Amino acid sequence: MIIGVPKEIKTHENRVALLPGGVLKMKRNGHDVLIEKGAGIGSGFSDEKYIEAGATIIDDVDELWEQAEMIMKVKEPIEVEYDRMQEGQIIFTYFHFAASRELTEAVIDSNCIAIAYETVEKADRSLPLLVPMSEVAGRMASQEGAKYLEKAQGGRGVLLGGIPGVKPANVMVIGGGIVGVNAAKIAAGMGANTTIMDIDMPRLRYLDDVMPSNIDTMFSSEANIKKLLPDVDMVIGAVLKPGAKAPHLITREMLGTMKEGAVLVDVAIDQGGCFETSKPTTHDNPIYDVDGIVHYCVTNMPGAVPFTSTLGLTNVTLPYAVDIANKGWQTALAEDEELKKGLNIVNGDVVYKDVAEAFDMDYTAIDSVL
Ligand SMILES: NC(=O)C1=CN([C@@H]2O[C@H](COP(=O)(O)OP(=O)(O)OC[C@H]3O[C@@H](n4cnc5c(N)ncnc54)[C@H](O)[C@@H]3O)[C@@H](O)[C@H]2O)C=CC1
Ligand SMILES: CC(=O)C(=O)O
Ligand SMILES: [Mg+2]
Repeated sequence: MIIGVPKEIKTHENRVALLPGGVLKMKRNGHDVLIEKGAGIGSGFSDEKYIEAGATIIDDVDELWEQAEMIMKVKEPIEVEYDRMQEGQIIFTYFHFAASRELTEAVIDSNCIAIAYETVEKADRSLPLLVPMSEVAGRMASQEGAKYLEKAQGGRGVLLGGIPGVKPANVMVIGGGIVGVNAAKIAAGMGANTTIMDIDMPRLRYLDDVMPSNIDTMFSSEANIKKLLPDVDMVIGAVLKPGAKAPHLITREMLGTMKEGAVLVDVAIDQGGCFETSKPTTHDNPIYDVDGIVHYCVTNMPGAVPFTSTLGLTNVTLPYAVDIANKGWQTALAEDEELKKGLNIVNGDVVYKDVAEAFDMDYTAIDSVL
């Protein structure tokens, strides 16, 4: 199979979907790899390293998309990439369809085979291709939130950990999955009083057992969120129902009960965001203000730390990509229930229920396309 790896073009997205080591692995399995010139530079991998591993460097991105039978990317295709997607071409990347009707329609129209990292799912319901990036984004969420709490950055001017004689900040983390736990660990590590909220009681019991003593758990309900909001300095949105649009757990009206200059970090923005007032932002211009509340809603947070994120991502994506390349997508998916859950759209049919539901589109059962 011919595998193509374009350079990421979303704002400040410096990750790359395949390492030189991944190229070597693909070559050993009999595949050819095309890398767009400079695709790995932002993560510390030169074109020469890819050439040494056996890749062909392609200068013209359109040529790369035309030749490749499987495109490996990091972020969802953005508008200039829509016309590059080809009928019958496998595209293996994060898509986050429920956040964008425009992207969903473009992928449907292209008749490509869209396998989404974020919905590959193990039998225990964990999301192996999302986990490492959620670890990064969770840890970054508290770091970024702490920064934007500084007065000069637009925040209230509160130090997360307080000091002797002065109370620490209060942090609310909604969603106790991978992002939530990592965000809470860093916030609590910096000394903040941290509350993790979730609707999954067994999860809350587990977190209550293993988390440090300055982290409390609380059941996530509208009433409980409203109760805590007037006292919090920072809220991290970290909920997920795989593939689906995120629910709005904090409304615009509720912002009025919060302290001026408090910070909302909506990590779930890639699935549409879990606060009513969230809209996607970029690393260039990460925050905006609504009713005196600072909003941070960057859709590709891990892109800011590519030296960590690219390694974390490619560690987990490569085995699945090799499997797809070796067997072809239909056999690879038919033989692997985990990977099968990654298929979202194929030949114009939406085969992931929550994506179809997000846009009131027709849903096609996945087994009818395998
Ligand atoms: N902005 C960015 O750069 C990045 C965003 N993300 C996104 O962060 C979000 C969270 O991802 P993960 O932590 O990996 O998911 P996860 O599946 O590990 O955790 C989600 C948690 O949300 C909980 N939940 C669902 N509905 C809830 C509600 N109403 N109230 C409270 N909790 C609720 C679930 O029970 C689960 O524990 C996803 O949308 C993911 O795509 C992940 C990485 C990077
Ligand atoms: C998961 C995701 O959206 C990211 O890594 O950018
Ligand atoms: Mg994202």
